[in-house]
Amino acid sequence: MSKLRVAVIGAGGRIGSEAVRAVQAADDLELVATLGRGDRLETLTEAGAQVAVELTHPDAVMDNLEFCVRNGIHGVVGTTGWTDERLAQLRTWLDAAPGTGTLIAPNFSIGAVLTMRFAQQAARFFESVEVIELHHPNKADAPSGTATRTAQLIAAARQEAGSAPQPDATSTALEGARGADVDGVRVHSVRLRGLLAHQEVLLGGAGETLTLRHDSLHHSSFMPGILLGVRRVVTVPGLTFGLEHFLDLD
Ligand SMILES: NC(=O)C1=CN([C@@H]2O[C@H](COP(=O)(O)OP(=O)(O)OC[C@H]3O[C@@H](n4cnc5c(N)ncnc54)[C@H](OP(=O)(O)O)[C@@H]3O)[C@@H](O)[C@H]2O)C=CC1
Ligand SMILES: O=C(O)C1=N[C@H](C(=O)O)C[C@H](O)C1
Repeated sequence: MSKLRVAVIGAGGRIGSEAVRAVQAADDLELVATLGRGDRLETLTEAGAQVAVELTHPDAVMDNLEFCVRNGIHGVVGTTGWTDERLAQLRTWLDAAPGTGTLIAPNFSIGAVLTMRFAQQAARFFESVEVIELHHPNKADAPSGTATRTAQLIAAARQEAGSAPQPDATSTALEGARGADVDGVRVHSVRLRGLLAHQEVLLGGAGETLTLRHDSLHHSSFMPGILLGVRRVVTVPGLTFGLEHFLDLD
């Protein structure tokens, strides 16, 4: 059987360099191109890439994906910074490229995907819920894509359950003291040397709390999810948001 031809964009970065090694080590995949900042995107078509793994920067991802989708190259995207507007734009490109698939995964690690799922399940049983994400200080953005997605899922679960607004009597505070408000869920971002990627979801009810914590201790934690995405995205046209759609979680 012929190997799937894979390119990595952002190949010199923290996660990109790990993805290069993971693709090279996979028997069913062939690494046909590695791109860094300033490299020509035409390299992807010249190399015959079928799937591009996109791990760059929120400022770069849209141009890279436009090129990929217009050229029928499937995308596996870990880069953050997704807004409704960006997703709508990507969908219009995909609508014009039937058969082409793009997976955007706010987090490729199984533990983080499960944390999101557990938080979603628990949210309606508690009065209060807040998210703390903790990352290395070279991270491009805040809050993390994972924390934003987690908060959105929590908010949707609470809305579906008819939960009351969260109790919070705070009337005056230094700006920022209560974190960011993502759909009514507070998200706090810590940037600390020594950390990689971590998240806590704190849930509180009368007389009890529940804390869900996930730690990515090495970029290897993201590799099984990236490889799964590469193998599956070629069979799923259109936009898939979240690795959970490629996992049998139920
Ligand atoms: N979904 C997930 O599971 C994960 C997602 N991420 C996300 O992935 C992204 C990258 O993270 P990280 O590896 O830590 O960041 P890095 O800064 O270490 O790596 C990004 C790489 O992309 C390169 N780059 C920037 N612009 C372009 C471009 N236009 N074309 C090609 N390459 C480009 C950079 O080059 P240069 O050094 O010259 O700027 C750099 O080598 C972030 O958005 C991060 O949040 C990270 C980990 C897990
Ligand atoms: O920049 C990182 O490192 C990470 N980015 C992703 C995010 O913003 O959620 C995934 C993970 O947290 C690592």
